[in-house]
Amino acid sequence: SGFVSEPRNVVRKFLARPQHEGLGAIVRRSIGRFELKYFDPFLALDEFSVTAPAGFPDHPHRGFETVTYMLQGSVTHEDFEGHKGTIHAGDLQWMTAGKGIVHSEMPAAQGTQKGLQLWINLSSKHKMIEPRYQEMLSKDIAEVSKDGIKVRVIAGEALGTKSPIYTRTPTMYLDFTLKPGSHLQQPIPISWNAFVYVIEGEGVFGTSKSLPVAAHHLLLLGSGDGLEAWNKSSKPLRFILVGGEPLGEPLAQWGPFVMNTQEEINQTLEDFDNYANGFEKARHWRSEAAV
Ligand SMILES: Nc1ccc(F)c(C(=O)c2c[nH]c3ncc(Cl)cc23)c1F
Ligand SMILES: [Fe+3]
Repeated sequence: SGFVSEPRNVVRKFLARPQHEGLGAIVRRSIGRFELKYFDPFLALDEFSVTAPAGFPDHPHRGFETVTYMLQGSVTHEDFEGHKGTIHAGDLQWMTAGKGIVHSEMPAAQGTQKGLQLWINLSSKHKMIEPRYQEMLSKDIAEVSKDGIKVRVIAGEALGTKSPIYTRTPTMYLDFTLKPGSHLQQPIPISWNAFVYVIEGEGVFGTSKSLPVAAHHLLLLGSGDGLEAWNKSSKPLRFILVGGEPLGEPLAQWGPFVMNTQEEINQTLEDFDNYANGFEKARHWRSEAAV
């Protein structure tokens, strides 16, 4: 894999514990919890688990992007513009909310649906852009294998393969599976903030002498030009490596509204209450899923 001259160390480690979110859904929130409110440009990373009739009924977003990556089962999303779709295991939905989206995200099948949802902040100049979706089926996501390492390139580049996803806030998002005994070196732009979230198995990150890290842990990476990881266990190791260029702007957040100043939040709340300035269609729209 790529060459790393100054591997990033693990500077903080968090276990994401289950909490309630939405209507009866369970999320393991790592970024976005009180000890790690914001990791510029990332607002939240939720590992969600939802079984019908629970879900995430009608709710708004403004000022950032949500990236939903299904791990198991399927979720149907529909928004106030009539945009509707179902994402299945391995599929991706990159939603740029911009000036405003109202949508629902509900289980599309029986049983437990699992996935990851990452919230990426937008710069002040992009917060009020037209909403936009980039959706990819699992079969269309670039997948490359080499020396016991399989990577699905959600955004950015790995093992010489690039994703077609346009990342308005420059972002890399790589889904790695390492066979037992394999060793990864993945370059990361030195100015970017980066983290690892372990999905399955146990991995050694940073230096080969580090202690193994298990599933549901978030690792904040320090400075350097890349990540080194080892699978010293007897089972597959699966994790995501996410990095992004920090925005370096003030943050004013009220739940799903993410702006730069309190005044802009107040204006957003007014827009939402008055169905104005991007929320016009929220006046008469209810999702079919709405009970
Ligand atoms: N504001 C706010 C308040 C409550 C919510 F539940 C939500 C929300 O929809 C989600 C929170 N994490 C999630 N992970 C996965 C999926 Cl599919 C949806 C969500 C939200 F946006
Ligand atoms: Fe949402």
